[in-house]
Amino acid sequence: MTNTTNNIVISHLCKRYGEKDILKEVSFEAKQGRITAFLGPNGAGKSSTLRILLGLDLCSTGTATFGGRKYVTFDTPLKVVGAAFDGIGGTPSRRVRTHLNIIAQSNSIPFRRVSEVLEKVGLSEKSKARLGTLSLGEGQRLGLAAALLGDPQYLVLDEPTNGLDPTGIRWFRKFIRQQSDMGKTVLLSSHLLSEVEAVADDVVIINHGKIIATGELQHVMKNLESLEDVFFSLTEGGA
Ligand SMILES: Nc1ncnc2c1ncn2[C@@H]1O[C@H](COP(=O)(O)OP(=O)(O)OP(=O)(O)O)[C@@H](O)[C@H]1O
Repeated sequence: MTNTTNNIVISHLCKRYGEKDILKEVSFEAKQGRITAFLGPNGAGKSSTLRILLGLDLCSTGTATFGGRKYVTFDTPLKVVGAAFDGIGGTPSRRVRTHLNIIAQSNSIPFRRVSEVLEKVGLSEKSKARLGTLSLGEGQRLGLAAALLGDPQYLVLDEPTNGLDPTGIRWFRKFIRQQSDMGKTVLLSSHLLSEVEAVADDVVIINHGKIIATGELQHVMKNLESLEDVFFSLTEGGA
C-alpha cells in the first residue's frame, strides 16, 4: 500500500485578483518518493499555487498542505520543506557561505550543513564568492543548496533548470532522482517540456487557473508522441 503521509496535497484552491479568478478549484497531489512536474503556459497559475503552498500568499478558499499540515504551522520550516523560488535573495555583496549561514541560523540548522550542501550542489569552490558575481546556473545551484540545508522531506522547486547548461541539466536530473529515491516528495514547476519528460514520474497540467490533466507521465502521454504534443493539444498551443 502506498504511504500517503508525506504527500503534498492541494485541495480545491481558489484565488481571485480583483475581478479575475486566477485559480479555479485547483486540486492535485505530489506523492512521496516521486517527482511531480507542475506544468503550464505563462500566467497559468503555477507560481500562484506554489506561493499559497509556501504560505507566501493567501487563497480565497481551499487548502494546501505538507503531510496534512500547512507550511505556516512549522516552527522550523526549512527542516520540513525546502523551496527554491523567486531567485536566491540576499544582498549581492554577501558571500555564498554567509548567505547560507544566515539561512541555517534562522532555522537552527548546524553550520556544518552549509559545507555539506555546497558540496552536494557542486559549489564548494564558490563558497567565498559574492552573490552578485554568480552566474544564473550557479544561482540555481545555490537556491537548491539553501533548499537542502534542513534535509527536508519536501522539495518545492520553481523552474529549477532555468539557466542550467546541458551538463547542469544532466546533473540536476540525476540529483533530483536521488532525492526521490531517498523517499523525498519532489514538486517542481516547469514549462521546459522536454526537461520534464526526462525527469518526472507524474505530471499536473494547469491552464487558465484550471487543472486540465494529472497522472503518471506514461499515462498522460499515452497515444501521443511526446508530452509536448499533450501539452499543446490541451493548452491550445499557449506555452
Ligand atoms: N499580484 C497580482 N495581482 C493581479 N494579478 C496577478 C497577481 N499575481 C499574479 N496575477 C495573475 O495571475 C495569473 C497567474 O499568474 P502566475 O504567476 O501564477 O502564473 P504562472 O503559471 O506562474 O506563469 P509563469 O510561467 O509566467 O511564471 C496571471 O494572469 C497573472 O497576471
